[in-house]
Amino acid sequence: MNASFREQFGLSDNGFLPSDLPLARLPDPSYAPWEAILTNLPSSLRNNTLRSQIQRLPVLSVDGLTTEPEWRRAYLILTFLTHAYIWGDEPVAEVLPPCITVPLLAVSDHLELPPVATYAALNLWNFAVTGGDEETSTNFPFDDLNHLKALHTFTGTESESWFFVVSVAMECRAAAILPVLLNAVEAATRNDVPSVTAALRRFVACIHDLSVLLGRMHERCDPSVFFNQIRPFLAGSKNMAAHGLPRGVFYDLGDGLGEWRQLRGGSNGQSSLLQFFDIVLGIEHTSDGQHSQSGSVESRSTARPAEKAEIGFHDEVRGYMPGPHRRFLEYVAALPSLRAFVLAARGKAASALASDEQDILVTAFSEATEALAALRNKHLGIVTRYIIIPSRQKQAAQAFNGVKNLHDVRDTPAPKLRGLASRAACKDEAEVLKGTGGTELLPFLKQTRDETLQAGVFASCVDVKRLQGGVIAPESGAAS
Ligand code: HEM
Repeated sequence: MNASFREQFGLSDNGFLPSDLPLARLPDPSYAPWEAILTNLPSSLRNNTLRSQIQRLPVLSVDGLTTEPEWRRAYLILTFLTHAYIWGDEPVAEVLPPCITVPLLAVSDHLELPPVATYAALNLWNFAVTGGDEETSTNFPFDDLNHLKALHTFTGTESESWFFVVSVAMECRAAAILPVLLNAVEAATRNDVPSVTAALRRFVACIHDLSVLLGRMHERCDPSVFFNQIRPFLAGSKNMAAHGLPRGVFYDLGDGLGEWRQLRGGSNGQSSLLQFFDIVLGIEHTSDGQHSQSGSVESRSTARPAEKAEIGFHDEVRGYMPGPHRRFLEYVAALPSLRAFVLAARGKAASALASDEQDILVTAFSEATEALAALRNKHLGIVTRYIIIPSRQKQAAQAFNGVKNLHDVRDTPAPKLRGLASRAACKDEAEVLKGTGGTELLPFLKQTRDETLQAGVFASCVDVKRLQGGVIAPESGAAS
């Protein structure tokens, strides 16, 4: 990847992360009022003064933003203020005031992002490195989790900072595999089987590294804090009727102008990284995240077009990625996938032109999909621990004690519950747990995992269910 290619697609030596640390403050002093509110966000939310502070803000122009890091910083500030304003008090706010809406729409347009807190705002552009040497400007790399912290959080908790920066470390750790995989696609066009095989093996090693980082989520992110305090602030305005936003949020531009919008909330599902892996390998996902689908390839392939989801979750969330990253995925999607190459090689093997090289390639590809499916399975275990189990505990507590005694079942001091966490778990919520992005969680994530595994299954006699039992050990309650 040369410099102009990277620049064209908003990539860096750190992959989808910026090359340098994100700005911790906008240099133009006219933005001091925004910075001041963001600096004190957790305490203002705790003492319920946030909304009134925001209502007193002037409508600031975006003319003072000059560099890309400044536009990103402005986006981070305004989307944090947006979610804090909407979910930070009861009742939830259906109308976003012009002092946020006007600059936010301009900044979002510039970055080609929706006017809502996305993975870019919460993770990609929201971290700092601790413990570096200021004199020599030497910093720890962005994949050193022990030296990362989030620039901003809603709650001021270590759990929230850790939740954000685990993804930062994963993005950075995966950066080196991006050019390896792109070179493999190119090698495939030259029919260079050993190079493609070697790249797939490096990919497997990379996925194992990512899996170790993902497994560190438990070290400093408390599931109860995540579920009850952090997650409510990440919620969007789509499918949120039960939480006080039947029409979404009105983005008020003043002078009687404005628009109702329904947008997904912030989610790691908006990361370009796993989508990049899927596309290069040739793994396709079809769930829109709203229907419980069987996940069986047979049932999908026999479905009539009218029964298929109009737009899948993975396609939809590309609209929640920065414009250059979205275009990068489109660029890669237009290249032939490694799966197509492996299928062709397998065809040759079947027609008696078999070579050890081709067999080894097929095995390497299957191992790559197994590794990625195992990572997704580990993620399923995390979702179970951080969303499903706390949700069931909430329901059990409500059934037993009534809502007023809810806090008694937790070790942590009772914080104020908001939005997603504040309402009694209704029957629908119990049956169909939704993610912050509005997905029906477990069926969607299991289908995504199974599609990953299925892409590497070539022999018709191999049963995916059997593979799930062998290759993928269900993790901490993530049912297969
Ligand atoms: C406490 C930690 C985490 C929780 C509770 C969690 C929760 C979720 C939920 C609820 C979804 C469903 C989609 C949605 O509603 O938007 C999802 C999807 C997803 N998450 Fe996470 N997540 C966590 C950590 C991570 C991390 C660290 C990554 C790595 C970058 C990640 C990557 C993904 C991806 C790629 C998807 C889309 C589904 C797929 O392609 O497999 N998640 N996550």
